[in-house]
Amino acid sequence: MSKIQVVYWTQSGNTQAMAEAVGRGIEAAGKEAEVVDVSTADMDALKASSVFAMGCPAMGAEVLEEGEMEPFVEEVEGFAAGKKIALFGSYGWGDGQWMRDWVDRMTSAGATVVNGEGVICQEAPDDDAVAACESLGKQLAGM
Ligand SMILES: Cc1cc2nc3c(=O)[nH]c(=O)nc-3n(C[C@H](O)[C@H](O)[C@H](O)COP(=O)(O)O)c2cc1C
Repeated sequence: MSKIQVVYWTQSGNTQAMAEAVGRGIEAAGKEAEVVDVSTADMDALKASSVFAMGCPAMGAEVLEEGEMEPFVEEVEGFAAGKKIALFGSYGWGDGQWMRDWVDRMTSAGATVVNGEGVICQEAPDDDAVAACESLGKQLAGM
C-alpha cells in the first residue's frame, strides 16, 4: 500500500503542526502517511500518487514561500491534472487570499482540490483547526 504524501513548508512550526494532524487523520483511517518537509519531498512519489496534500503558510504579501515551496508547486502544476489534492496552511494578519489563489492555481492545473478550498488557521492551530486537519486526513484516506 503506497503512503499518502503530506508535503509542507514551515518557518515557525504552525503549518508543520497542521501537516502532522493531517497525517494522524490518514493513519486513524487506516492508511499510511508520509509527512515530509518540502526540502526532502519525493517528487516521483507525488507523480505516482492520485491523492496527496500540500501545506504552506501565507508568506511575502499573500503568496507561497518563494524559495522552496513556490518552485515545488510550479513543478506539481505540471502533473497535477486528474489528481485530488488537499491544501492547508497557517496565516497571520491576512484574509486567506494566498490560499484562494493557491486553490485557483491547482484547479487551473486540472487538479481537484479536496472540498474545493484549503484548510486554513490563524497562527498556531487551535483544537478546532487540529480537528479540521485530522478530518482532512481521514477524507484523503477514503479517496
Ligand atoms: C516573512 C513573512 C511574511 C508573511 N506574510 C503573511 C501574509 O502575507 N499574510 C498573512 O496572513 N500572514 C503572513 N505571515 C504570517 C504567517 O503566515 C503566520 O505567522 C503563519 O502562522 C506562519 O506559519 P508557520 O509557523 O508554518 O511558518 C507572514 C510571516 C512572515 C514571517
